[in-house]
Amino acid sequence: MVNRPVIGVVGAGVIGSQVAQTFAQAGHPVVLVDVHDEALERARRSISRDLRFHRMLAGGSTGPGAATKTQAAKTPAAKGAAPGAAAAGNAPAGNAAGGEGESRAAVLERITFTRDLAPLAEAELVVENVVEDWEVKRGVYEKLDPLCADGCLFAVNTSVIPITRVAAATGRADRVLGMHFMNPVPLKPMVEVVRGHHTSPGTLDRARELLAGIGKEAVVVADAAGFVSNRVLMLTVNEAVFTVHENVSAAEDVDRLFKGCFGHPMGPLETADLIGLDTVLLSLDGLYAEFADSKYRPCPLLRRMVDAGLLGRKSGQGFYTYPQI
Ligand SMILES: NC(=O)c1ccc[n+]([C@@H]2O[C@H](COP(=O)([O-])OP(=O)(O)OC[C@H]3O[C@@H](n4cnc5c(N)ncnc54)[C@H](O)[C@@H]3O)[C@@H](O)[C@H]2O)c1
Repeated sequence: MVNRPVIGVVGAGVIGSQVAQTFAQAGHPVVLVDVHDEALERARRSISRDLRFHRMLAGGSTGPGAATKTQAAKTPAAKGAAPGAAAAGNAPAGNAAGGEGESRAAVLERITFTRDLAPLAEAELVVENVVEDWEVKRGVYEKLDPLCADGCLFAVNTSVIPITRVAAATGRADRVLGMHFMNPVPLKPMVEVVRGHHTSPGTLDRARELLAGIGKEAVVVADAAGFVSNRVLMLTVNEAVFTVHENVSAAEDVDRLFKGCFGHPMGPLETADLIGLDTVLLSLDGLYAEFADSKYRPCPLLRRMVDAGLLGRKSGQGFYTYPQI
């Protein structure tokens, strides 16, 4: 197998664990860092379960063409009839390495689960996926910058925080870019790549290459809060929550309309549950603060659900109910 560069992944939550899995499946040694042991243990369980699912579907392979993301069964949380089954993904990502028939253990062994940032000194790329809170993210970059090699690229996996702001917290603004991965990462063939004010063409070229190596196409956009995807998606999700809040529709009917009428594989409320309602709320708060535009004001029902701990798939309950692993 080709020697692939070490990838650092900081934040082992919903998306960070999937990013780590995807790079490891493509043959990269991965260092996955979180501040909480429980998050690291949950990430290991979730990656292991997902790889086992791949093997079942692919007749033993965790390699190219085997990628799929386990979809936990769900039931409506409160009102109405069960929605149709969600098909979250698009085409499977074709991983460039990882090996047909490679064992689940071999992929898992490539990932170092740790609370220690020090091994990131070996990384060529660090993908940062900590909670969508600017103060928390800033603290992480202040530690990463002196620790990582000069040539190391920092990829910010954020929903709405401007990349230029993150870059300014480092001494390597030309080597900082946005890599907005889509959930579920192993399934999605595309990544929204964000060019910060100082991001160099060489950084973008290398990012494109590394993404191509894990079977992902990069679409490069300029830097603005929410970029393209979340600027549009978060408004849609928020308005969908308002229709439930105002008793215009039950959640499952909102989702059925988007699937049946527009051909979307998932409705906006299923998507919100998949992302995490806390992350959706932080994203809307971020867009509201950034643009000072009332169209981004979060629906009170969304805030109440987050206050109540109803975060979607990750907590077992959101607009729908999910069995916990
Ligand atoms: N959930 C999605 O579908 C999705 C998609 C694309 C991008 N994002 C973005 O990715 C980031 C993470 O989102 P998530 O949904 O995985 O959140 P999450 O809440 O599931 O996970 C965040 C993780 O960061 C860890 N963390 C917090 N502070 C840390 C620190 N100082 N060092 C290391 N780890 C730390 C937490 O322990 C937690 O495990 C956010 O910026 C979010 O906007 C999320």
